[in-house]
Amino acid sequence: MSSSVTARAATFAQVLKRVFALSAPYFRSEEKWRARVMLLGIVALNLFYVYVAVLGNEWYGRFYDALQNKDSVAFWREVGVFGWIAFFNIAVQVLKFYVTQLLQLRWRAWMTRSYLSRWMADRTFYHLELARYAGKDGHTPDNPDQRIQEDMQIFTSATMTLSMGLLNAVVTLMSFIGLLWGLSGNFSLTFGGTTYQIVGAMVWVALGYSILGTVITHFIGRPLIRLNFTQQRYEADFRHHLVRVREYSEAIALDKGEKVEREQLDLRFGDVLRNYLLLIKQQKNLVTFTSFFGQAAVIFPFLVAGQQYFGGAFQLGHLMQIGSAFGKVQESLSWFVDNYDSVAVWRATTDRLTSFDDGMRAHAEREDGLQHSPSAMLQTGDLTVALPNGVPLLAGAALAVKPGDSVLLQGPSGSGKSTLFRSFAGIWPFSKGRIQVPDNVAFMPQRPYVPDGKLRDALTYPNPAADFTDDQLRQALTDALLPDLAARLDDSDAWSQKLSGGEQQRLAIARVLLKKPAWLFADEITSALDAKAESELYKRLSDTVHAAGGAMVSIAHRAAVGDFHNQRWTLVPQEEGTGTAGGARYRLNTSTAQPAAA
Ligand SMILES: Nc1ncnc2c1ncn2[C@@H]1O[C@H](COP(=O)(O)OP(=O)(O)OP(=O)(O)O)[C@@H](O)[C@H]1O
Repeated sequence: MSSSVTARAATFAQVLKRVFALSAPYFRSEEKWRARVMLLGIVALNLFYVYVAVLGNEWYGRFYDALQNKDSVAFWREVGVFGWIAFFNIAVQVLKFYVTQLLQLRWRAWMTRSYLSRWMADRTFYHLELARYAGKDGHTPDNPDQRIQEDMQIFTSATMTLSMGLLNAVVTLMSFIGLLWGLSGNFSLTFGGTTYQIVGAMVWVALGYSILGTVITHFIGRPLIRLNFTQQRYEADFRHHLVRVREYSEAIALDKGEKVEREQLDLRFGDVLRNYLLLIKQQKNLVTFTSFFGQAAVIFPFLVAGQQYFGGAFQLGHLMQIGSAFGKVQESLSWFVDNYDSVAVWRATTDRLTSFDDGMRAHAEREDGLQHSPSAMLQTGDLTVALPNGVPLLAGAALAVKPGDSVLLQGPSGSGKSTLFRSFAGIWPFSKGRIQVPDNVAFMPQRPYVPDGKLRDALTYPNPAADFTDDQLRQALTDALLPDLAARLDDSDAWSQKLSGGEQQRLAIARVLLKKPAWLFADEITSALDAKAESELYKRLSDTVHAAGGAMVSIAHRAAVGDFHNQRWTLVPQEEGTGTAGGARYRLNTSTAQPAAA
């Protein structure tokens, strides 16, 4: 065996291994019995379907013999038999279709839920994106949305269709090859003046015909696998950009960014079209060959067996039976030829799901450099805050915040203030060291997430609205200086689009006033508010956390916010080579002095 054939076989074995790894969990899941019974049922129906086809072939022989012998009694008897065969054929097809679809649906549902759970667990959805943009390519799948929504549908349906198709082909082959062998008898072929007696000649002819077809198909169709893979990625990129335009519609409209966005969209759509054209061209070649192959297969057995018939070796019924059995054997042997295109899509989808699976597994098995544990106060030990590329922003920090404290964190833009908060929250995978954080804590990001839907759900997010009374909800909105919204708790809207930046910040503050956490980490939460509203709201937040026995750490550039804090942490830039711990870009100064404007 040549090395390239061995390599190809290894790749094919690898694909099967991947398909097994992706499929097996469902058939071992809590739904395993239902899944296995359905699968067995489908296999049984497929086998029965082949059996009906064998009956059909035998019927062919009898029917054409009746026609040739002008035997009307036999003719009508066979018409009756045909009715039964047709009835079973239809019944099995319908049942097969229905049960296969049901299993596919259940499988997809289970797989989607299982992947969703893994993707949403342990902040995988966030870390995979971080790693992707940080260029860590090994395990950073693109467009997880497409993999979950589209690839799983394609994978489950293609796996079912192709595996059952293959099973059918194998069983059909086994059933008809014997039949064809028997029908072939002893063929005598005269070639170059010599007559050869060939046992089972039609079987050998079918085999040769199909092997030749398969080899040529593989040769023509091979580029389809890569083209399909790329196509799926381009389609997802194009869709992703469309979604971003929708999401940032206002900012783009204000920036008059339509032209740039249009160009970007055209660029991505251009990729889609260009690749699709290549795909079509390659498919055209494949269709040309498979059509020729299919057409030739209709006449081919008659060309081979015709001589014997004309020589009076057998009757018309026998010849027709040979034609039909040859068709079946050749069709099963050519399964690969007929399904090459589907196999290419299926393989591309398998590769995409496998890399998604690998990415999530690598994330689950990663070793965290950050030890995060609960405590009555905030404490860090030997904390290094680093960028995704490993460059340390801050190294060796030992920080402490006790109940009753209020700390204002300041520093130049981009110095790592938000990243320090991300580390406190335990979501930043690039930090190292020890962090102890109290339990009852709320982190408020610079841009709050405001889900669309009912206002009461947006207000209590991520808790269910039913956890609070209407009075509590209204009071929180009023305290957060949003009295007008208090009457609109049941209004549904796209709040992230409709509310102003300042209103969204106040809605996030209302959430905190409602839930009353003891510890609060607030990242520029009043940057869009006027000075009066800012000081009023800071006072309320400070009172809330201190009443609950906790503390507050805030990031803010405005000096006035300092009035609500009794300590200051300042990130100070380091000259290169000044010998700061770990070569970090910043050093953290702590003081109890009143803060100044950043
Ligand atoms: N996902 C990321 N991938 C790569 N770099 C990042 C990522 N997130 C943040 N950074 C970089 O980390 C640095 C610190 O960012 P961070 O948001 O913590 O700064 P900041 O001090 O809060 O800034 P600002 O005051 O402007 O909000 C910046 O240089 C930023 O570009």
